[in-house]
Amino acid sequence: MDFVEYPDREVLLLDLANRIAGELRAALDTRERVSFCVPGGTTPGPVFDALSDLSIDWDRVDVLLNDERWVPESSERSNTALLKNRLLVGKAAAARLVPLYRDVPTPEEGLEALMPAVEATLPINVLLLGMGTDMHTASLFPGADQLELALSDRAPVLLAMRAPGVAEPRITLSAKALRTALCTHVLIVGEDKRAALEAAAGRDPKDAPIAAFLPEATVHWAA
Ligand SMILES: O=C(O)[C@H](O)[C@@H](O)[C@H](O)[C@H](O)COP(=O)(O)O
Repeated sequence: MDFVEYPDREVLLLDLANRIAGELRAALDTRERVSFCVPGGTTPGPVFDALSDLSIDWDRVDVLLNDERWVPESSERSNTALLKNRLLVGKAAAARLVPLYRDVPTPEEGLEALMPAVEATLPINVLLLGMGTDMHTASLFPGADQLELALSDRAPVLLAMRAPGVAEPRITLSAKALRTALCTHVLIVGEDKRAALEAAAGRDPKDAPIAAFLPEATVHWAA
């Protein structure tokens, strides 16, 4: 694991946005389309704002979420709405969004229709992950109903996921799909997340799911 500590969040977001832009541009030099897989939640918005202003051949970039809460875009908890409002604007409006949500009652009913387009984005060129203080990433929560399958070699690309204390059903890329990434970054801020990250390193991913990604990841942190 590579751990990068920044003097403040502003420096972090600008530096990380530039680094990701460099990786996307380098990938675009050698292939027609590239994929960029991103977290939802509250932390990545400022990185999305910075990235959306950078010059990249966005019309050749497929953007997809790590995971989605099974709520319509009108919900303030929709990660898709976050992407549309914060990343897929400005220069990045030209990127193609690969959806992780359909207007059907459950993720199980939406999975199959969503799967082929997600599969077509693999291997992921650039992966950005978030993390909760419970050490979950994407919707790979400790104690989640399908965590074992999602962490296994026989995992499908997408799974429905339910976990104790998690408000709504989720859909998530499996660890196997996420681990196809050629570049992996983890974005965390605050002392509590740093402590959780340090506690997760080297642990069994069943207890600390972020641990499945740390050996190949660069972690970006500011207080
Ligand atoms: O839909 C989600 O919730 C995310 O994709 C999730 O994995 C997120 O990255 C972490 O929960 C951290 O969330 P915060 O940035 O809000 O702390």
